[in-house]
Parts: sequence; C-alpha cells; structure tokens
Amino acid sequence: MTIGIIGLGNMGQMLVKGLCKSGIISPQDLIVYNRTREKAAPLQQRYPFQLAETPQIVCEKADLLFICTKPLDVLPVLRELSLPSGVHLVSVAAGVSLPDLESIHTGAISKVIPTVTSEELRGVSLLVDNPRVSPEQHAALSRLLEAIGTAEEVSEETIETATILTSSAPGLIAGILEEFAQAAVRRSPELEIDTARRMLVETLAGTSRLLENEGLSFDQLIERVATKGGITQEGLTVLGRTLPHAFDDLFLMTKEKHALLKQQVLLQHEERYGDSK
Ligand SMILES: NC(=O)C1=CN([C@@H]2O[C@H](COP(=O)(O)OP(=O)(O)OC[C@H]3O[C@@H](n4cnc5c(N)ncnc54)[C@H](O)[C@@H]3O)[C@@H](O)[C@H]2O)C=CC1
Ligand SMILES: O=C(O)[C@@H]1CCC=N1
Repeated sequence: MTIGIIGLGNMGQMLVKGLCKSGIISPQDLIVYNRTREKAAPLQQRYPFQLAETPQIVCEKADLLFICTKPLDVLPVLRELSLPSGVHLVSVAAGVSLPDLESIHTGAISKVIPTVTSEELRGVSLLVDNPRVSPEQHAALSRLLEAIGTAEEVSEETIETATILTSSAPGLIAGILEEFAQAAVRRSPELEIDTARRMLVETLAGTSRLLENEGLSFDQLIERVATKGGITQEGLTVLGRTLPHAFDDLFLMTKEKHALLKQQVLLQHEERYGDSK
C-alpha cells in the first residue's frame, strides 16, 4: 500500500516519523509533497521516502492520502487536484468536517485527529469514516493508527471535545507544567526554573507509569499520595476550587474556536459556489 502525505508540517512529519519508526511501513511506501521541497530534505535523509514534484503525483500514486495542511488550506489544496475516486482521503484538520470533504471527493473519506505524541508511538488518534469507506479501507487505516498509538472511533459530534483530551492535551499539559514550575520558582526563588521543569517531567513520566502499570484510577492514585491530614490534600482543595471553572472555560473557548473554523470553511464553500452548499 502506498501512503501519500501532503504538507510536511508538525502532523505530516509526525506521520512520517511515527509510521516509519513503528515498522508498519517502510519509508519507500510513503510519497510526500511539501510546498518547500528543501524543507523535506533532512527528514528524507533519515527516512528515504519518495518526494513528489507535485501534489497531483501524490494523489495519483497513493492508495491512502493524508492531507496535513492547516484547516483553511484543506479545501483550496484539494480543489486544485484531480483525486482518483479509488483513493482513500484522510483529513487531519480540526474544523473540517466529512460533509465539507464530500463536496470534493467522491470516494472514501476519513477524518483523523492525530496527536504529536504518536511520534513516540503513544497517544490516541481519533477516527471517523464516511459511509464510502470499505471495511478493508477502514482496517488498513486503523492498522496504521494502531501502530503509532491507539485509535478511537468517535462520532463527529464528540470529536471536538475528544480532540482537546487527546490532541490539544500534550500542549495543554505542557502549559500546565510551565505554570506549575513558574509558581514553584515564585515561591522559592533559589530553585532554578530548569530544575523545577526537570522535576516535573520526571514526575509526569513516573505518574503515567504508575497509573498504567498498576491500573490505578485517578482517585486511587490520589489516595496513595494525599496522606490524611497532610500537605497534598491542601493542594487538592485549591485545585477543586479553581480548576472546574478553568476547564469549563477551556472547553467553552475551544468549542467557539472550532465553530469559527467551521464557519470559515463554510464560507469557502459559499465563495466557491455562491450559496450555502
Ligand atoms: N499540530 C497538532 O498537534 C495537530 C494538528 N492537527 C491538524 O493538522 C493540520 C496541520 O497542523 P500542523 O501540522 O500543526 O500545521 P503546520 O503549519 O505545522 O503544517 C502545515 C503544513 O502545510 C503546508 N502547506 C500549506 N499549504 C500547502 C499547499 N498548498 N500544498 C502543500 N502543503 C501546504 C505548510 O507548508 C506546512 O508544512 C491542521 O489542520 C491541524 O488542525 C490535528 C491534530 C493535532
Ligand atoms: O491546535 C490546533 O488547532 C490543532 C488541532 C488539535 C491540536 N492541534
């Protein structure tokens, strides 16, 4: 099977690295197009994939085609292509829906929301298919996603919330850890910020191992740490007071951003067809 990738940004590169590292494919099974050809060179040296001169060549050679551009570039890029009906199109763009893509491609289409952590072969890819995806195409895509982490089938209704938990989360967790480290240094200025960051990274790795290897729930882990009448309980009380509002806000704002993106994609349709699809 030949896998095409258009756009070698964060997600395109993650797919190249993850899929090749996992051993599920060999680099020669990949055909990639990047607007700036030279930018692909360092990655191509490590993983000798095929580098196409044009995106049209990619879609003609690929059985499975990942479009990895930013959401508002997806439809304009695809419209310039003549997509063979047999190609299985996979969009990774947040805010671009299956119906948007169905207006362009008559064949099988999936929407996948991957995660940057799949470069390390861990993390969740969210997957939703349109009805034209055959069981064989679904199985082939799922196998690839399972090779770089786990694949969760979701509906288009839940994909936006799940995106925050799986795909935005590595960035959000990094943001939380940075605030954690900065607050520690504000409290104890003699502590180096990089030391605080290192302590948190190691603690995060240990925490995730403990949760996973011992099959602990979050509550069980809290019980192990928070000695009755001890220090951690005080911290948990503060979190219980402040975090629900912060996370409610976070889901509200990201939902609004999703809605805005979808509106902008819809406008691209209207500008093109002079009506609302
Ligand atoms: N970064 C992340 O963790 C995740 C991103 N996504 C989705 O992945 C998509 C890409 O995101 P990133 O990789 O972070 O963005 P990015 O900005 O790193 O990559 C976008 C790439 O598209 C290329 N591109 C733009 N126009 C093009 C064209 N006409 N032809 C060929 N290539 C073109 C750019 O050169 C760039 O390399 C977005 O739609 C985003 O919603 C989904 C899940 C996670
Ligand atoms: O922030 C974004 O828009 C992309 C989609 C999910 C993760 N990164």
